[in-house]
Amino acid sequence: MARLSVNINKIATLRNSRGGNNPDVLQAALACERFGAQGITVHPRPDERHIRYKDVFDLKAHIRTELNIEGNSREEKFVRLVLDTLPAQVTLVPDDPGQLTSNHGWDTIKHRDYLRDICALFKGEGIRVSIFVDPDPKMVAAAADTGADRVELYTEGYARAYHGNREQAIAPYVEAANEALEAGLGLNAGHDLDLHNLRYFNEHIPGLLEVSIGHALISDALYLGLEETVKRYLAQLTGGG
Ligand SMILES: CC(=O)[C@@H](O)[C@H](O)COP(=O)(O)O
Ligand SMILES: NCC(=O)COP(=O)(O)O
Repeated sequence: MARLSVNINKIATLRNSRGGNNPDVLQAALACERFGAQGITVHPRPDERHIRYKDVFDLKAHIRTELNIEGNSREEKFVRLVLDTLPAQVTLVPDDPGQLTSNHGWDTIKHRDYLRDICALFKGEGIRVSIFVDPDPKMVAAAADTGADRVELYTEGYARAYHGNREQAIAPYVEAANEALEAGLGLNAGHDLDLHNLRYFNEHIPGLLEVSIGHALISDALYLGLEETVKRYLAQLTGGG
């Protein structure tokens, strides 16, 4: 069964808008865990516009489920943060510093040597490494050659196309997932997954281990409350609800 890792970036966005500690990022993470989430994801960005580096230390010290830190390992500060906090998983995302949000996966062919080195560094510290990739079998196959444990499929394309033609939207992801399974890579997915498109994705992607969901989930919680929201997302993954 695919596990739900709640991305709490948007809790930090709200907190930072007023300069105090409301809402409290750590308390929100602990609440997600109480409501059944199996992991917490953060994606600290160099300008700390949402998750701050200090948040990551607090989270690592107190949460009981897996911490997944996403970000650009070309930033020295990010590498230091990961090595200092030792999360269960690091997800390598090739973002530029000023990017609004993630919008592409790694070119694992072009950057194979770099990715090999950085995977070895993190894996040497016992951290599971996942590489964020577009749903392209060639990128998945080359990711297997870097020593990574998993790939995370970038799902914005699926989410955008879902309402028009979901069979067509899911097709490249099924192909990429099969390639990952063949190559012996674990499979994660994320970006713009929501209560409409998650169940279908989960039901059609072979071997899906984890989804990380933030923007839609935290937005839904404004209407439904965090407990009900986490439960509804979990139900999409278990066939319930
Ligand atoms: C890698 C990925 O798809 C997510 O981490 C997403 O980029 C969230 O980051 P923001 O919350 O900064 O948009
Ligand atoms: N890795 C994807 C993630 O953590 C959350 O992305 P989104 O749900 O905020 O688009």
